[in-house]
Amino acid sequence: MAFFTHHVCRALSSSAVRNVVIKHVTIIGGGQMGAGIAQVAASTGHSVTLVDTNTDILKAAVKGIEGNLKRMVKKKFADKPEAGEEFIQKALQNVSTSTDAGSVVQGSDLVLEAIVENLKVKQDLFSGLDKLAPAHTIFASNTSSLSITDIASSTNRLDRFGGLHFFNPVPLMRLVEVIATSATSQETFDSLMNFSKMLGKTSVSCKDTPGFIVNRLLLPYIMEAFRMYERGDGSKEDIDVAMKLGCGYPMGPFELSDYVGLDTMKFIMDGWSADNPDNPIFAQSEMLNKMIAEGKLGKKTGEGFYKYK
Ligand SMILES: C[C@H](O)CC(=O)SCCNC(=O)CCNC(=O)[C@H](O)C(C)(C)COP(=O)(O)OP(=O)(O)OC[C@H]1O[C@@H](n2cnc3c(N)ncnc32)[C@H](O)[C@@H]1OP(=O)(O)O
Ligand SMILES: NC(=O)c1ccc[n+]([C@@H]2O[C@H](COP(=O)([O-])OP(=O)(O)OC[C@H]3O[C@@H](n4cnc5c(N)ncnc54)[C@H](O)[C@@H]3O)[C@@H](O)[C@H]2O)c1
Repeated sequence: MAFFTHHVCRALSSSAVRNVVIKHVTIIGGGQMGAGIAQVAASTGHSVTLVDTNTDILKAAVKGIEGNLKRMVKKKFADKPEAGEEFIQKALQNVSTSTDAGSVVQGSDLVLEAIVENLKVKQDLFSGLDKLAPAHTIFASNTSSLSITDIASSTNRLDRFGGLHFFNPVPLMRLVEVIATSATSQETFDSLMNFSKMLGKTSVSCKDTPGFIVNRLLLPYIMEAFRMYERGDGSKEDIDVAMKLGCGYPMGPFELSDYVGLDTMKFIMDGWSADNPDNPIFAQSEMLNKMIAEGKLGKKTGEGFYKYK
């Protein structure tokens, strides 16, 4: 797939269903992103089923959501602790969990996936759910870098398929990228835009090009920081301080990579370098490969460029 060659004009679908008001959401993947999206959706009155193959991850996700809500409420309801407690309980009541996506999609207006960044795994998931979900259900992917068109091609609901790209940490980051393919219907796009608004986020409309807007600009910057460090032109600490104080970024490129997850960074870069082997912007980083082989995936494993234990 060549860079920037996806179809970009959005079709007004012939098989479009009415505008779907999204109330019931299935979120697949209970990791950092899935749990964050579940938290925000539940706190804004949506009923959410969070799905993962691993029950320990689901337990940790619900515990994490409760902890984050408590942190939030302390500030937001500082002088009304009872209202704060009620808010937490309401949000938690909106969340249920499951290890079987197929059994819960029946009641969903939206199925949003936040599983591993791998095309085949995402396609397999959606192709199975396509046969089980009701006709009106919209499917969406939170992929960082894969083509929404390619993921959607595993289903027969191309008009009801789009991208909803959130940012980490979801409860705090205010942006959602809404991605329409050439087959996404206007109704589906509008429903996804409305849903993002209901979550309290600001949305931007993106074409289905690799990395959409943010990652297409962010990843080359981070990879250039890796190369600068590998050449010995700056320490990682100095590069991080320089970008924070020189540009006002909240995190430097090494801190941010640890935060995102070095495995996710590599999945993104591997896909792009395979598609564009001659483009030096997407060249492999030996350092990144070595760290991943050593299990240093960043904050989530306790060590990446920095230590977190
Ligand atoms: C690769 C992908 O496809 C795309 C991406 O996601 S790229 C990554 C995008 N994300 C970024 O660039 C993040 C950059 N970093 C930041 O914006 C900031 O460092 C940050 C928002 C993560 C943390 O901000 P900072 O002020 O340093 O942290 P901290 O003091 O710990 O937290 C601020 C408040 O948020 C709260 N908070 C932190 N994490 C939270 C979470 N996950 N949920 C809820 N609340 C949270 C804290 O409790 C704190 O609240 P308080 O002020 O009431 O005490
Ligand atoms: N980490 C980020 O900063 C970030 C930001 C935006 C988008 N994304 C994208 O979101 C997705 C998830 O990223 P993450 O950082 O949350 O990953 P993560 O590793 O924290 O979580 C992924 C979860 O998916 C689960 N999973 C894997 N296959 C599954 C399947 N078939 N069914 C159900 N559950 C399954 C895993 O058990 C894991 O809990 C990726 O596509 C990533 O590119 C990540």
